[in-house]
Amino acid sequence: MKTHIGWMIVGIVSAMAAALIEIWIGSFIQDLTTRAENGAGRLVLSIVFTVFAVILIGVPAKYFMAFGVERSSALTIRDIRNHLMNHIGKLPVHYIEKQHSGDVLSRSSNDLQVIHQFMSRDLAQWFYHPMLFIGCFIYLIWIQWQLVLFSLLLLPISLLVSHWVGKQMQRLTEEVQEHTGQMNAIAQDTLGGMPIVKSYLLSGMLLRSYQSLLQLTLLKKLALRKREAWVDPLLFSLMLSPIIFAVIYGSYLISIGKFGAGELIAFLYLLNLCLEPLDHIPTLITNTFQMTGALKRVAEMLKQPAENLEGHSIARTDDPPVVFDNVTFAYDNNAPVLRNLSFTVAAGKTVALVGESGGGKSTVFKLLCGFYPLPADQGTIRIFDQPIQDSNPNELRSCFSVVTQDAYLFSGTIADNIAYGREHATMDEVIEAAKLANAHSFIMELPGGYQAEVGERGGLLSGGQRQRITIARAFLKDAPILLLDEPTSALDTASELYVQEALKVLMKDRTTIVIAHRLSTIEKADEILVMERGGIAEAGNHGELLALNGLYARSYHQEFTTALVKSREVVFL
Ligand SMILES: Nc1ncnc2c1ncn2[C@@H]1O[C@H](COP(=O)(O)OP(=O)(O)OP(=O)(O)O)[C@@H](O)[C@H]1O
Repeated sequence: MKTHIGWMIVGIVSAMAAALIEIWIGSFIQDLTTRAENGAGRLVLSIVFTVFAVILIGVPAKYFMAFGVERSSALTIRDIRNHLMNHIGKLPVHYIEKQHSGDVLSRSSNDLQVIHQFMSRDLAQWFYHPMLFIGCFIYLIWIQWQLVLFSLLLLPISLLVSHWVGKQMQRLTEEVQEHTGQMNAIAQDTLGGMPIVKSYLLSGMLLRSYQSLLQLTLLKKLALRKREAWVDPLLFSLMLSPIIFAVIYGSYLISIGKFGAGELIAFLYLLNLCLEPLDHIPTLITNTFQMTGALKRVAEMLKQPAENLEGHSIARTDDPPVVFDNVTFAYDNNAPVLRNLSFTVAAGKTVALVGESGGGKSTVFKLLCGFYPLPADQGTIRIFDQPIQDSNPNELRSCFSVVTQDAYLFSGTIADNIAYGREHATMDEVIEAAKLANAHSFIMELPGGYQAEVGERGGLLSGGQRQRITIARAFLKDAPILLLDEPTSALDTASELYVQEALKVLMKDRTTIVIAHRLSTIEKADEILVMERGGIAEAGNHGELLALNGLYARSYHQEFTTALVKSREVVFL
């Protein structure tokens, strides 16, 4: 906020000036009515002019109070949003993986919204209302302190009732919000999981849950409105009591000659002003608590240390592209996932990682990409014979092209999605990459061609089409090492053929590590590493491993008896 403090100061000073002017008008009213009472005509006229002049100053004060504060807070929130998004982009993968994406999104949207509302709506009020209250109160005491005491007789009761009712309303409002959140979650699940909802015939069940929540919300809302309907007039009467009491006691004081009618009018004006903050300050306190909660959540995220982008660069030498040397790795303080893992991938060769689910294959990729730091005493990973510990993560990642099972596409056009492979790629390069990835012909058949939108996460394209676009992206990146996480496992046989063809071209003469489940992928590898309990149980090509008659051969023969392997589908699940 420091950068935009100027406008905030203008807003706050204007807020205080606006409060002072409103109090000051009270003194004019008193002066004016008293003089009018005493028949001082000319002076009355001059005071009328002064009142108008003061009002004319009050209008710009209120304008700058609203505009100055809004300008400062809008600029500040823009900066925080920028800073937050920038920071989220720099957070390490190991932190992001532990967060719920909904929670991160809520911090960057809802929480910032709460902070913005506080800054633009409530911050200046914190200077305006207390100033108004204290100023009016002192002035009222100065005019007639007994009248102040008498008129405020019922005020504590009004405040207690309003506090009690406010609590009840807050509870009901929270319940309504909770049910609304649950209804939204059902609607989101129904839309997001529509194919599952339809195939498992879940729509009736989901609709019933939705309807019962809807009914509950309706009842709670009606209860809320019912309470409001009788509480509002009651509170209004209670809050009016000081004015009524002031009129009663003030008239009595006038009748005994201890008070003037002009003074009473000014007193009533100031009393009304004095009561106004009492109505607003509880809401201000609630909003401030809400804001501090939101601020804490945003600050928590901003305080997360960003990834250290410093470190040595990685030169592309003739040394083996990937070496794991005695690597042991555990997530958090859990049992190690990788145990003394050692292997070497020679340049231009394809190595397949196979093994049981949860055996640590994806962990090998995460370590290679530097998503999780490998402690110095837990072995070494070398890329082109340079240790990745202490390397610049961006330099490290520029050595790899990654193609995953889920073929992640970003919202935007097909051209955009391919071009993410390399900064400043030209359209010709994008088309060339698409041709190599066997994608050009299907892209040209789409309405819009390369400018066709892919939809949320590529939802407007088939699985095979999405995968060929991610392969085109990898072609464009042209990194020396390819990391494939069984890119065809989610595809049918027809789509698989296109993707396999594209991958064949991509893998040609390129160092590749592939996490493999399909026999067709495994057979083609130069070397197969069979992972067991975080280490390598067997290594060799398909023929060698069968001849070894060990774990791989057993698994192969076991699966071979099933229909799945007969159709050359899956060997290691
Ligand atoms: N971010 C994480 N935090 C904590 N534990 C994790 C994390 N990621 C994976 N694990 C654990 O590490 C182990 C190895 O997981 P990994 O994903 O590497 O296995 P995998 O061999 O790739 O499995 P699959 O073939 O099923 O994909 C599993 O027990 C998993 O629960």
